[in-house]
Amino acid sequence: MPPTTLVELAASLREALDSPLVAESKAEQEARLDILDMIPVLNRKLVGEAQTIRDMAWEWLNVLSLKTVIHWDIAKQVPLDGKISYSELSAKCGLEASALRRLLRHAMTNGMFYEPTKDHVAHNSMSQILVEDPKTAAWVDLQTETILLGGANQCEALDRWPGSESKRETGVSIGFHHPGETSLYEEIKKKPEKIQKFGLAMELFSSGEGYEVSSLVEGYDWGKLGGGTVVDVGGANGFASSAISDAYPSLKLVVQDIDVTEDMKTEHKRSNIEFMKYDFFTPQIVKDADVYIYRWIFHNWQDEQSIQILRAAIPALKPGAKILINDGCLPTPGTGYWYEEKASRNVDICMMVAMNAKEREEGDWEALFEKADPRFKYLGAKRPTGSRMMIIEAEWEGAKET
Ligand SMILES: C[S@@+](CC[C@H](N)C(=O)[O-])C[C@H]1O[C@@H](n2cnc3c(N)ncnc32)[C@H](O)[C@@H]1O
Repeated sequence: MPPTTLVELAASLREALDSPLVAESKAEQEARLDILDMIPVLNRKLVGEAQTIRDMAWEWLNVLSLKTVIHWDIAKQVPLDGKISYSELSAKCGLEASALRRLLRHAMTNGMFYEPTKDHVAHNSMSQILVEDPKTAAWVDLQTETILLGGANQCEALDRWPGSESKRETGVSIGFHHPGETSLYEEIKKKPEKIQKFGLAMELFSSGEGYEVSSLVEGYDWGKLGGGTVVDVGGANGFASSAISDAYPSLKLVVQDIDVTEDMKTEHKRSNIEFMKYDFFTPQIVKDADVYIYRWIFHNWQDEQSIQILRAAIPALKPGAKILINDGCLPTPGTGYWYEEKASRNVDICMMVAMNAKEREEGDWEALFEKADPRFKYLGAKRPTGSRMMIIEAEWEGAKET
Protein backbone atom coordinates (compact mmCIF):
# COMPACT_ATOMS: atom_id res chain seq x y z
CA MET A 1 0.00 0.00 0.00
CA PRO A 2 1.44 3.46 -0.87
CA PRO A 3 1.65 5.87 2.09
CA THR A 4 -1.47 8.01 2.45
CA THR A 5 -0.78 9.90 5.69
CA LEU A 6 2.13 12.16 6.55
CA VAL A 7 3.27 9.68 9.20
CA GLU A 8 3.39 6.86 6.65
CA LEU A 9 5.01 9.07 4.02
CA ALA A 10 7.74 10.18 6.48
CA ALA A 11 8.46 6.56 7.41
CA SER A 12 8.73 5.37 3.81
CA LEU A 13 10.87 8.36 2.74
CA ARG A 14 13.19 7.79 5.71
CA GLU A 15 13.55 4.17 4.67
CA ALA A 16 14.22 5.15 1.04
CA LEU A 17 16.94 7.60 2.11
CA ASP A 18 18.86 4.76 3.72
CA SER A 19 19.48 3.21 0.30
CA PRO A 20 21.98 4.72 -2.20
CA LEU A 21 19.31 5.78 -4.75
CA VAL A 22 21.63 5.22 -7.70
CA ALA A 23 20.08 5.63 -11.15
CA GLU A 24 21.57 3.25 -13.69
CA SER A 25 18.88 2.01 -16.06
CA LYS A 26 16.89 4.40 -18.26
CA ALA A 27 13.80 3.75 -16.12
CA GLU A 28 15.77 4.59 -12.96
CA GLN A 29 17.11 7.78 -14.52
CA GLU A 30 13.59 8.87 -15.42
CA ALA A 31 12.36 7.98 -11.95
CA ARG A 32 15.18 10.07 -10.50
CA LEU A 33 14.12 13.12 -12.53
CA ASP A 34 10.50 12.46 -11.58
CA ILE A 35 11.41 12.48 -7.89
CA LEU A 36 13.52 15.64 -8.31
CA ASP A 37 10.47 17.29 -9.88
CA MET A 38 8.38 16.34 -6.86
CA ILE A 39 10.74 17.77 -4.25
CA PRO A 40 9.77 21.46 -4.70
CA VAL A 41 6.11 20.51 -4.95
CA LEU A 42 6.36 18.49 -1.75
CA ASN A 43 8.14 21.40 -0.09
CA ARG A 44 5.41 23.87 -1.13
CA LYS A 45 2.73 21.53 0.19
CA LEU A 46 4.50 21.00 3.48
CA VAL A 47 5.54 24.58 4.30
CA GLY A 48 2.78 26.42 2.42
CA GLU A 49 3.12 28.78 -0.55
CA ALA A 50 3.49 32.01 1.46
CA GLN A 51 6.34 30.55 3.51
CA THR A 52 7.89 29.20 0.29
CA ILE A 53 8.07 32.77 -1.03
CA ARG A 54 9.67 33.98 2.20
CA ASP A 55 12.17 31.13 2.09
CA MET A 56 13.03 31.92 -1.55
CA ALA A 57 13.87 35.49 -0.57
CA TRP A 58 16.33 34.02 1.93
CA GLU A 59 18.16 31.81 -0.52
CA TRP A 60 21.02 34.32 -0.77
CA LEU A 61 22.00 33.24 2.74
CA ASN A 62 22.85 29.77 1.43
CA VAL A 63 25.11 31.41 -1.14
CA LEU A 64 26.70 33.59 1.54
CA SER A 65 27.68 30.70 3.79
CA LEU A 66 29.01 28.77 0.77
CA LYS A 67 30.93 31.85 -0.40
CA THR A 68 32.47 32.11 3.08
CA VAL A 69 33.94 28.63 2.76
CA ILE A 70 35.59 29.53 -0.56
CA HIS A 71 36.54 33.11 0.31
CA TRP A 72 38.59 32.09 3.36
CA ASP A 73 39.68 28.77 1.80
CA ILE A 74 38.18 27.05 4.84
CA ALA A 75 37.77 23.53 3.40
CA LYS A 76 41.54 23.20 2.95
CA GLN A 77 42.26 24.26 6.56
CA VAL A 78 40.01 21.59 8.09
CA PRO A 79 41.91 18.28 8.44
CA LEU A 80 40.59 15.49 6.24
CA ASP A 81 41.09 12.90 8.97
CA GLY A 82 40.15 14.65 12.20
CA LYS A 83 38.60 17.77 13.63
CA ILE A 84 39.66 21.34 14.41
CA SER A 85 38.36 23.87 16.93
CA TYR A 86 36.79 27.08 15.67
CA SER A 87 39.53 29.12 17.36
CA GLU A 88 42.32 27.15 15.65
CA LEU A 89 40.51 27.31 12.33
CA SER A 90 40.01 31.04 12.78
CA ALA A 91 43.75 31.53 13.33
CA LYS A 92 44.53 29.52 10.19
CA CYS A 93 42.05 31.09 7.80
CA GLY A 94 41.89 34.65 9.14
CA LEU A 95 38.15 34.92 9.69
CA GLU A 96 37.19 36.08 13.19
CA ALA A 97 36.10 33.05 15.27
CA SER A 98 32.56 34.04 16.17
CA ALA A 99 31.61 34.95 12.57
CA LEU A 100 33.36 31.79 11.40
CA ARG A 101 31.32 29.61 13.76
CA ARG A 102 28.02 31.26 12.82
CA LEU A 103 28.64 31.04 9.08
CA LEU A 104 29.90 27.47 9.20
CA ARG A 105 26.94 26.39 11.30
CA HIS A 106 24.76 27.88 8.58
CA ALA A 107 26.69 25.93 5.94
CA MET A 108 26.05 22.80 8.03
CA THR A 109 22.31 23.29 7.61
CA ASN A 110 23.00 22.73 3.90
CA GLY A 111 24.82 19.46 4.56
CA MET A 112 28.38 20.84 4.49
CA PHE A 113 30.78 20.04 7.43
CA TYR A 114 29.59 18.86 10.86
CA GLU A 115 30.49 19.26 14.52
CA PRO A 116 31.76 15.94 15.89
CA THR A 117 32.20 17.56 19.34
CA LYS A 118 31.18 20.94 20.67
CA ASP A 119 32.96 23.86 18.96
CA HIS A 120 34.92 21.57 16.64
CA VAL A 121 34.47 21.20 12.90
CA ALA A 122 35.11 18.17 10.73
CA HIS A 123 34.65 17.34 7.07
CA ASN A 124 31.82 15.27 5.76
CA SER A 125 31.58 13.82 2.25
CA MET A 126 30.14 17.05 0.83
CA SER A 127 32.65 19.53 2.28
CA GLN A 128 35.47 17.17 1.24
CA ILE A 129 34.54 17.74 -2.42
CA LEU A 130 35.81 21.33 -2.10
CA VAL A 131 39.24 19.96 -1.16
CA GLU A 132 39.44 17.04 -3.54
CA ASP A 133 37.80 18.46 -6.64
CA PRO A 134 39.46 21.73 -7.75
CA LYS A 135 36.91 22.13 -10.56
CA THR A 136 33.97 22.26 -8.15
CA ALA A 137 35.90 24.69 -5.92
CA ALA A 138 36.66 26.84 -8.98
CA TRP A 139 32.99 26.79 -9.98
CA VAL A 140 31.93 28.03 -6.53
CA ASP A 141 34.64 30.69 -6.67
CA LEU A 142 33.53 31.94 -10.11
CA GLN A 143 29.86 32.07 -9.14
CA THR A 144 30.10 33.45 -5.62
CA GLU A 145 33.12 35.73 -5.86
CA THR A 146 32.63 37.11 -9.37
CA ILE A 147 29.30 36.55 -11.11
CA LEU A 148 27.35 37.11 -7.89
CA LEU A 149 28.64 40.71 -7.97
CA GLY A 150 26.73 41.00 -11.22
CA GLY A 151 23.62 39.30 -9.83
CA ALA A 152 23.47 41.80 -6.99
CA ASN A 153 23.53 44.68 -9.52
CA GLN A 154 21.53 43.19 -12.37
CA CYS A 155 18.34 45.19 -11.82
CA GLU A 156 20.36 48.41 -11.88
CA ALA A 157 22.07 47.25 -15.09
CA LEU A 158 18.71 46.58 -16.76
CA ASP A 159 17.45 50.02 -15.69
CA ARG A 160 20.59 51.77 -16.96
CA TRP A 161 20.97 49.92 -20.26
CA PRO A 162 17.63 48.40 -21.33
CA GLY A 163 18.04 45.90 -24.17
CA SER A 164 21.82 46.35 -24.27
CA GLU A 165 23.85 43.72 -26.13
CA SER A 166 27.17 45.07 -24.84
CA LYS A 167 29.34 42.75 -22.76
CA ARG A 168 30.29 45.76 -20.64
CA GLU A 169 26.82 47.07 -19.82
CA THR A 170 26.16 44.38 -17.24
CA GLY A 171 25.60 43.90 -13.54
CA VAL A 172 29.16 42.56 -13.43
CA SER A 173 30.61 45.90 -14.60
CA ILE A 174 28.63 47.72 -11.89
CA GLY A 175 29.76 45.14 -9.32
CA PHE A 176 33.39 45.83 -10.26
CA HIS A 177 32.81 49.60 -9.94
CA HIS A 178 33.43 50.32 -13.64
CA PRO A 179 29.85 50.61 -14.89
CA GLY A 180 29.64 50.11 -18.64
CA GLU A 181 33.43 49.98 -18.96
CA THR A 182 34.53 46.46 -18.13
CA SER A 183 33.47 42.94 -19.05
CA LEU A 184 33.59 39.70 -17.09
CA TYR A 185 36.53 38.40 -19.16
CA GLU A 186 38.42 41.69 -18.79
CA GLU A 187 38.02 41.50 -15.00
CA ILE A 188 39.02 37.83 -14.87
CA LYS A 189 42.07 38.48 -17.03
CA LYS A 190 43.41 40.93 -14.45
CA LYS A 191 44.27 38.07 -12.08
CA PRO A 192 46.13 34.94 -13.28
CA GLU A 193 44.62 32.73 -10.54
CA LYS A 194 41.13 33.78 -11.66
CA ILE A 195 41.94 32.83 -15.28
CA GLN A 196 43.01 29.40 -14.13
CA LYS A 197 39.91 28.95 -11.97
CA PHE A 198 37.70 30.18 -14.81
CA GLY A 199 39.17 27.47 -17.08
CA LEU A 200 38.56 24.78 -14.47
CA ALA A 201 35.01 25.98 -13.81
CA MET A 202 34.22 25.98 -17.54
CA GLU A 203 35.61 22.47 -17.89
CA LEU A 204 33.35 21.30 -15.07
CA PHE A 205 30.33 23.03 -16.56
CA SER A 206 31.04 21.75 -20.07
CA SER A 207 31.19 18.14 -18.95
CA GLY A 208 28.67 18.05 -16.11
CA GLU A 209 25.30 16.34 -16.05
CA GLY A 210 23.46 16.98 -19.32
CA TYR A 211 26.54 18.62 -20.88
CA GLU A 212 28.69 15.53 -21.46
CA VAL A 213 30.75 15.71 -24.64
CA SER A 214 29.75 12.08 -25.28
CA SER A 215 26.37 13.34 -26.51
CA LEU A 216 28.15 15.21 -29.32
CA VAL A 217 30.29 12.17 -30.15
CA GLU A 218 27.34 9.77 -30.17
CA GLY A 219 24.70 12.20 -31.41
CA TYR A 220 26.17 12.87 -34.86
CA ASP A 221 27.11 10.55 -37.70
CA TRP A 222 30.83 11.31 -37.77
CA GLY A 223 31.51 7.98 -39.49
CA LYS A 224 30.04 9.26 -42.76
CA LEU A 225 32.89 11.77 -43.01
CA GLY A 226 35.51 9.00 -43.36
CA GLY A 227 38.87 10.78 -43.37
CA GLY A 228 37.27 14.23 -43.64
CA THR A 229 38.24 17.44 -41.86
CA VAL A 230 36.44 18.89 -38.85
CA VAL A 231 37.19 22.33 -37.45
CA ASP A 232 36.39 22.89 -33.77
CA VAL A 233 35.95 26.68 -33.67
CA GLY A 234 36.55 28.13 -30.18
CA GLY A 235 37.52 24.61 -29.16
CA ALA A 236 39.52 25.68 -26.07
CA ASN A 237 41.93 22.88 -25.06
CA GLY A 238 40.46 20.47 -27.62
CA PHE A 239 38.66 18.18 -25.19
CA ALA A 240 35.65 17.80 -27.50
CA SER A 241 37.85 17.18 -30.54
CA SER A 242 39.91 14.57 -28.71
CA ALA A 243 36.72 12.72 -27.72
CA ILE A 244 35.57 12.75 -31.37
CA SER A 245 39.02 11.68 -32.53
CA ASP A 246 39.13 8.76 -30.08
CA ALA A 247 35.87 7.43 -31.52
CA TYR A 248 36.70 8.28 -35.16
CA PRO A 249 40.51 8.23 -35.49
CA SER A 250 40.51 8.63 -39.27
CA LEU A 251 39.13 12.17 -39.04
CA LYS A 252 41.44 15.19 -39.23
CA LEU A 253 40.58 17.77 -36.59
CA VAL A 254 41.62 21.38 -36.21
CA VAL A 255 41.07 23.11 -32.86
CA GLN A 256 40.92 26.88 -33.14
CA ASP A 257 40.82 29.37 -30.29
CA ILE A 258 41.69 32.99 -29.67
CA ASP A 259 44.04 31.86 -26.90
CA VAL A 260 46.12 28.79 -27.68
CA THR A 261 48.75 28.10 -25.04
CA GLU A 262 51.34 25.28 -24.96
CA ASP A 263 49.48 23.75 -21.96
CA MET A 264 46.27 23.64 -23.96
CA LYS A 265 48.01 21.87 -26.81
CA THR A 266 49.44 19.09 -24.66
CA GLU A 267 46.42 18.02 -22.61
CA HIS A 268 44.40 16.59 -25.49
CA LYS A 269 47.21 16.04 -27.97
CA ARG A 270 46.53 13.52 -30.77
CA SER A 271 48.48 12.98 -34.02
CA ASN A 272 45.36 13.90 -36.05
CA ILE A 273 44.59 17.11 -34.11
CA GLU A 274 46.11 20.44 -35.05
CA PHE A 275 45.85 23.50 -32.78
CA MET A 276 45.58 26.94 -34.31
CA LYS A 277 45.19 30.50 -33.07
CA TYR A 278 42.21 32.09 -34.79
CA ASP A 279 39.69 34.84 -34.05
CA PHE A 280 36.25 33.64 -35.08
CA PHE A 281 35.15 37.18 -35.99
CA THR A 282 37.68 37.18 -38.85
CA PRO A 283 37.37 35.21 -42.11
CA GLN A 284 37.82 31.48 -41.47
CA ILE A 285 41.31 30.33 -42.40
CA VAL A 286 40.74 26.58 -42.74
CA LYS A 287 39.08 26.25 -46.10
CA ASP A 288 37.01 23.37 -47.49
CA ALA A 289 36.53 21.43 -44.24
CA ASP A 290 33.54 19.09 -44.05
CA VAL A 291 32.20 20.26 -40.69
CA TYR A 292 32.75 23.39 -38.59
CA ILE A 293 31.70 22.78 -34.96
CA TYR A 294 30.75 25.59 -32.59
CA ARG A 295 30.37 24.07 -29.14
CA TRP A 296 29.22 26.45 -26.40
CA ILE A 297 30.13 29.46 -28.52
CA PHE A 298 26.89 31.21 -29.43
CA HIS A 299 25.39 31.32 -25.94
CA ASN A 300 28.19 33.76 -25.12
CA TRP A 301 27.02 36.19 -27.80
CA GLN A 302 23.94 38.18 -28.70
CA ASP A 303 22.41 37.77 -32.17
CA GLU A 304 24.36 40.55 -33.87
CA GLN A 305 27.74 39.07 -32.95
CA SER A 306 26.51 35.50 -33.55
CA ILE A 307 25.58 36.48 -37.09
CA GLN A 308 29.05 37.99 -37.56
CA ILE A 309 30.61 34.71 -36.38
CA LEU A 310 28.53 32.68 -38.85
CA ARG A 311 29.31 35.07 -41.70
CA ALA A 312 33.03 34.87 -40.93
CA ALA A 313 32.89 31.15 -41.79
CA ILE A 314 31.42 31.73 -45.26
CA PRO A 315 34.64 32.48 -47.22
CA ALA A 316 35.94 29.02 -46.29
CA LEU A 317 32.82 26.98 -47.03
CA LYS A 318 32.60 24.55 -49.90
CA PRO A 319 29.13 23.58 -51.15
CA GLY A 320 27.69 20.95 -48.77
CA ALA A 321 29.93 21.95 -45.84
CA LYS A 322 28.13 21.64 -42.51
CA ILE A 323 27.93 24.07 -39.62
CA LEU A 324 27.30 22.11 -36.43
CA ILE A 325 26.28 24.04 -33.37
CA ASN A 326 26.31 22.22 -30.04
CA ASP A 327 24.71 24.54 -27.55
CA GLY A 328 22.05 24.80 -24.90
CA CYS A 329 18.44 25.04 -25.92
CA LEU A 330 15.65 26.44 -23.76
CA PRO A 331 12.57 24.23 -23.52
CA THR A 332 9.01 25.50 -23.88
CA PRO A 333 8.14 26.55 -20.30
CA GLY A 334 6.70 23.76 -18.17
CA THR A 335 7.15 21.00 -20.76
CA GLY A 336 10.04 18.57 -19.80
CA TYR A 337 11.38 17.82 -16.35
CA TRP A 338 11.49 20.72 -13.86
CA TYR A 339 15.06 19.91 -12.80
CA GLU A 340 16.24 20.06 -16.42
CA GLU A 341 14.37 23.27 -17.21
CA LYS A 342 15.68 24.90 -14.04
CA ALA A 343 19.27 24.10 -15.08
CA SER A 344 18.76 25.61 -18.56
CA ARG A 345 17.10 28.75 -17.18
CA ASN A 346 19.88 29.16 -14.60
CA VAL A 347 22.40 29.17 -17.44
CA ASP A 348 20.28 31.66 -19.39
CA ILE A 349 20.11 34.19 -16.54
CA CYS A 350 23.75 33.62 -15.65
CA MET A 351 24.67 34.49 -19.26
CA MET A 352 22.55 37.66 -19.05
CA VAL A 353 24.21 38.80 -15.83
CA ALA A 354 27.73 37.82 -16.83
CA MET A 355 27.88 39.16 -20.38
CA ASN A 356 24.48 40.19 -21.76
CA ALA A 357 24.40 36.89 -23.62
CA LYS A 358 21.66 34.27 -23.74
CA GLU A 359 20.48 30.73 -24.22
CA ARG A 360 18.23 30.21 -27.25
CA GLU A 361 15.05 28.33 -28.06
CA GLU A 362 14.89 25.88 -30.93
CA GLY A 363 13.28 28.31 -33.42
CA ASP A 364 15.93 30.93 -32.67
CA TRP A 365 18.63 28.83 -34.31
CA GLU A 366 16.86 28.60 -37.65
CA ALA A 367 16.25 32.37 -37.59
CA LEU A 368 19.92 33.00 -36.81
CA PHE A 369 21.09 31.04 -39.88
CA GLU A 370 18.46 32.75 -42.04
CA LYS A 371 19.62 36.20 -40.90
CA ALA A 372 23.28 35.33 -41.34
CA ASP A 373 22.81 34.22 -44.95
CA PRO A 374 19.87 32.61 -46.78
CA ARG A 375 22.33 30.25 -48.46
CA PHE A 376 22.57 28.35 -45.17
CA LYS A 377 20.03 25.53 -45.40
CA TYR A 378 18.79 24.72 -41.91
CA LEU A 379 18.79 20.94 -41.49
CA GLY A 380 17.26 20.83 -38.00
CA ALA A 381 18.08 20.41 -34.34
CA LYS A 382 17.99 17.39 -32.11
CA ARG A 383 18.57 16.80 -28.45
CA PRO A 384 20.44 13.55 -27.74
CA THR A 385 18.81 11.54 -24.94
CA GLY A 386 19.82 12.80 -21.51
CA SER A 387 21.51 15.92 -22.92
CA ARG A 388 20.64 19.53 -22.14
CA MET A 389 22.42 20.55 -25.31
CA MET A 390 21.14 20.42 -28.85
CA ILE A 391 22.98 19.51 -31.99
CA ILE A 392 21.93 22.05 -34.60
CA GLU A 393 22.98 21.57 -38.20
CA ALA A 394 22.97 23.70 -41.33
CA GLU A 395 24.42 23.07 -44.78
CA TRP A 396 26.11 25.60 -47.02
CA GLU A 397 24.24 25.77 -50.31
CA GLY A 398 26.12 28.69 -51.76
CA ALA A 399 28.91 28.47 -54.29
CA LYS A 400 32.46 28.37 -53.08
CA GLU A 401 33.83 31.88 -52.65
CA THR A 402 37.09 32.55 -54.40
C1 LIG B 1 32.40 28.83 -23.50
S1 LIG B 1 33.95 28.45 -24.16
C2 LIG B 1 33.60 26.98 -25.09
C3 LIG B 1 34.79 26.11 -25.21
C4 LIG B 1 34.53 24.74 -25.84
N1 LIG B 1 34.11 24.86 -27.22
C5 LIG B 1 33.54 23.93 -25.02
O1 LIG B 1 32.72 23.25 -25.62
O2 LIG B 1 33.60 23.98 -23.79
C6 LIG B 1 34.20 29.67 -25.42
C7 LIG B 1 35.54 29.54 -26.11
O3 LIG B 1 35.61 30.52 -27.15
C8 LIG B 1 36.90 31.09 -27.15
N2 LIG B 1 36.83 32.41 -27.78
C9 LIG B 1 36.31 33.56 -27.27
N3 LIG B 1 36.38 34.56 -28.18
C10 LIG B 1 36.97 34.01 -29.29
C11 LIG B 1 37.29 34.53 -30.57
N4 LIG B 1 37.05 35.81 -30.88
N5 LIG B 1 37.85 33.69 -31.46
C12 LIG B 1 38.10 32.39 -31.16
N6 LIG B 1 37.82 31.84 -29.95
C13 LIG B 1 37.25 32.64 -29.04
C14 LIG B 1 37.27 31.14 -25.69
O4 LIG B 1 38.68 31.27 -25.53
C15 LIG B 1 36.71 29.80 -25.20
O5 LIG B 1 37.65 28.76 -25.33
